[in-house]
Amino acid sequence: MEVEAPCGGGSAGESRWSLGSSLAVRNVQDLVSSSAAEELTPDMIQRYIQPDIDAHAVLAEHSEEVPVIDLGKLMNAETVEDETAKLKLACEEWGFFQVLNHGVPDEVIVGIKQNIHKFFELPLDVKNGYAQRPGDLQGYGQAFVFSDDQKLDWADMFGLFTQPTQARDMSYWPSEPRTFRNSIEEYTSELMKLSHSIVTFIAKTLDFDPELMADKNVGQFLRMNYYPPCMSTPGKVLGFSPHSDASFITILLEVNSVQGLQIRRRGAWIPVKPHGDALLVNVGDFLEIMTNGKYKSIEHRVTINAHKERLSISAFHVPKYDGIVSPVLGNTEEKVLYKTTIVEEYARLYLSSKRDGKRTLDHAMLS
Ligand SMILES: O=C(O)CCC(=O)C(=O)O
Ligand SMILES: [Fe+2]
Repeated sequence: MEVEAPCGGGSAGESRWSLGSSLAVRNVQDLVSSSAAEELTPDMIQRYIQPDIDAHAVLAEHSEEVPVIDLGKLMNAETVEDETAKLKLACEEWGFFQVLNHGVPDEVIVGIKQNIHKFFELPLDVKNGYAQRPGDLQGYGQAFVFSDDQKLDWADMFGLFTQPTQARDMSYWPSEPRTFRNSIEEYTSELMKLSHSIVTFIAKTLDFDPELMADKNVGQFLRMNYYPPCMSTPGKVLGFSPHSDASFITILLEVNSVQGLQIRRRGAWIPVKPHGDALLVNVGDFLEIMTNGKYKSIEHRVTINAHKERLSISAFHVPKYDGIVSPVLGNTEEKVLYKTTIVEEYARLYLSSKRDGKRTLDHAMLS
């Protein structure tokens, strides 16, 4: 069965985030579960084969070097100075770090993990029932997408706006499994608090006004990602093609312990081996623009396992849809490298130009 991706917006003059299109895209989980491995002929998965997958080295030995930031130490007067220096270095040198002692209660994390597992186990037509609700994304309304419109990725995705609170309408959220809405509500509230702390500490490393990324100026988009195994050609497909995120920061929770995330560093790919209790944070495009390039939005991708599925959930801390983001300069001598960016325009470009070979961020740079 072919699945219609919802939210076909994006026609001229329409003012909404267009996260999908009306292109027919196959649900990959269904493709895998409904075919015996030998039936998945090269023809059937041809569109997912990524010829450039091995173009850059994968340096697993550097996994151990991925920075780890202890939020507890940032909150302790005795350790805050050293830990802030580590945070600054992580943002400057890596654009990516793991956060320990993040303060999100275990039961909230366990709850969202269980719900996501169960959600993806629901029959396809039930999930499609939620996916195909009309999504008006204007001003961070609701959005539901299962699959990307330019789909090369071996993944099914389901996303929704969860902040600001006044814009969200929980009646659109999946009500199966029974505890899902409540769990999303708890998890996203906790993550909003956590994002707030992290961006406040990041702002301190730069002498920025933390108000720039304060709750009233941001939204939150949540995306649940399901990457089925690929028995026949795991090394030739990607769960998520290389990209950077259109966020200030993104917080990622690995729902099960199947590895797959790789980050780009000095031209190579470094697989991330997450610390069991950590959440993963990366710098997104809007923080790169705001810091005038001092903190880089890191490119990342997701590889696929031959036998095991991977599940993850990304929480994007994003600027308000009707806002702008400008570089904040350290001093008057500093050369401005990025344009003042209209969030809505950037979002459109981001969502439409994935495969034009140019990073969306390049459009935001002054030449
Ligand atoms: O699943 C992952 O590890 C990464 C997901 C991701 O990069 C994203 O949602 O933007
Ligand atoms: Fe990402």
